[in-house]
Amino acid sequence: MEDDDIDAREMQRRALEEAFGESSDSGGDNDDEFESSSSSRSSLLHCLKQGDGVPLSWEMVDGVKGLWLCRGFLCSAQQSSLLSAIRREGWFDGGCHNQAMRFGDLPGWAVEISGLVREAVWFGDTSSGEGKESSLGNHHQEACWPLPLDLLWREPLFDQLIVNVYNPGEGICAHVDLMRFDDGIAIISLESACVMHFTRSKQEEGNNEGQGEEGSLLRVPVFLSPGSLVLMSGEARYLWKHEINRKQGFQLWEGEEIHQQRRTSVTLRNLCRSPNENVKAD
Ligand SMILES: O=C(O)CCC(=O)C(=O)O
Ligand SMILES: [Fe+2]
Repeated sequence: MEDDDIDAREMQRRALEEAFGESSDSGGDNDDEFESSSSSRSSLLHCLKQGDGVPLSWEMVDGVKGLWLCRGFLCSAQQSSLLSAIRREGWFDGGCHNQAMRFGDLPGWAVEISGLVREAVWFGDTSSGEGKESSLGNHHQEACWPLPLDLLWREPLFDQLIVNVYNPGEGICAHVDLMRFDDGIAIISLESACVMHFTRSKQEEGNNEGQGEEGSLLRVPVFLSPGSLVLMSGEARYLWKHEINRKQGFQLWEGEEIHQQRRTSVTLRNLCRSPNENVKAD
């Protein structure tokens, strides 16, 4: 029990350090707007926490265990700042690419976003999720964290990045992310809103989970507004496919077709460690 208290304090210390930086790294010799100095870090964080005068809140997506949505993850100033940081990378100059991937050391802005994800999970409010109070009780029950704590405190939290740029009509077909990636995947949406659909990937014998009344596959729609963050872990990551179909007629929300514009997404994942990686060589 005492060890748990120490772990919790250590986690909090690391979260605070992550959020506000250590005093020793306040020099800021990088000219990237998204990560340039401790003061711009603070203003981004200030915006994150105070943007709309309310703390970040999480919704547990009904029916898909392990799927969480934080609608107001980035305020509009942060979204613009993130889009500028992506644009400055030059990955999409010339218009012939619509996807960029990075492994290992991520750009500073992606490291900063990872820190914000961690902070949002640690400090965010999970008590407002529809219908969850009765089933899960208080915030500090393990099932109530938007990301299991062992994943939240792995180092690094993420070491793989994909930026996707979708023109109107373009989306991504139903898939489960490759098994080479560990549990705990984050998706940040920018620009156009869209609906992402989740469908159960495998129907286990005798298990009706993920099926509708007539045994048809359940499709769970999730509205991704610009600045929102989705976290997938456990069942949501391994047992459900996700898909964005932006063909005419498929992007319906509350009975209306979403007006499509360009959409950019940032997906953060962690590569599985190979079994020998941590074995010390003699
Ligand atoms: O663009 C998105 O929102 C999702 C991207 C995705 O699922 C992937 O790259 O695996
Ligand atoms: Fe995916």
